[in-house]
Amino acid sequence: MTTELKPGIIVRRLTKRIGRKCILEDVDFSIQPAQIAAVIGPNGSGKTTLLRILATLMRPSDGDIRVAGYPLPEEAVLARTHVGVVLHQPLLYSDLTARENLVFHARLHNRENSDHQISQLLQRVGLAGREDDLVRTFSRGMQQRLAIARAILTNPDILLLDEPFTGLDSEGIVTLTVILKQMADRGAAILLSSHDVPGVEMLATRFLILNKGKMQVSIGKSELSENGLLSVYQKSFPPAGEAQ
Ligand SMILES: Nc1ncnc2c1ncn2[C@@H]1O[C@H](COP(=O)(O)OP(=O)(O)OP(=O)(O)O)[C@@H](O)[C@H]1O
Repeated sequence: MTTELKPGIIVRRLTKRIGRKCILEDVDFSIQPAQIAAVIGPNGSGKTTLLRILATLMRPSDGDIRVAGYPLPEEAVLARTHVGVVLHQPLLYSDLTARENLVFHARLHNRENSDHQISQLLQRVGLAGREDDLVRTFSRGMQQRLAIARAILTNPDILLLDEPFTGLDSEGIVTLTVILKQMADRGAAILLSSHDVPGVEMLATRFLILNKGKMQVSIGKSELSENGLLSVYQKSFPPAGEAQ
């Protein structure tokens, strides 16, 4: 009997230097297929840099990194075809409609999605009725919803999301939560960053705490004490004036 093993994300000794500054240092973790992991940490701890490297938008300085089985940076082009990304900036084409943005993205990935599929996807992210409106007429939250639709359009094996709940209303938060759980159920390996510690505790099953570019904690949901993730986080970052 053969068991299909999908690779997910494997990161060993990832280091990123920009100039003389070390942004990430010897970061180690892995995310299995069908797992949702959250990276948390204070402003400037390196979350965005980590996600950008995994999304092949930035080169690592050192380390052994595999995304969907492809080593980075060597096989970045192939890795990219397996990855869906939501970044801080939605990076949409503002003079195209929502539908045209998705059609364009699908073509970049050599996909042809039917009008019906695109309508269904836009409906799924709560943009029914706005399919043929120009993106420049969209609110921040609507643009975020469209960026989420674009990220899942090709049904990627890997999803990388930088603070994806920012700008969403409470219905949008529920919608995204459902989408992420469905994607994980279908086998996607998901990594998202957030500042909402209680929020990610409900969603994810592995938590990575970054502190000044170092992986301070990597803990599974089942390993958390009854005090939960917030107490682990607070121990990592005691308020100023309190002893570590
Ligand atoms: N292009 C760059 N040149 C120099 N330093 C950079 C560059 N990009 C990021 N940094 C530095 O790297 C560190 C990590 O930044 P990063 O954006 O990854 O943090 P973050 O955890 O995502 O922060 P936030 O929670 O504020 O979004 C910061 O000190 C930042 O100043």
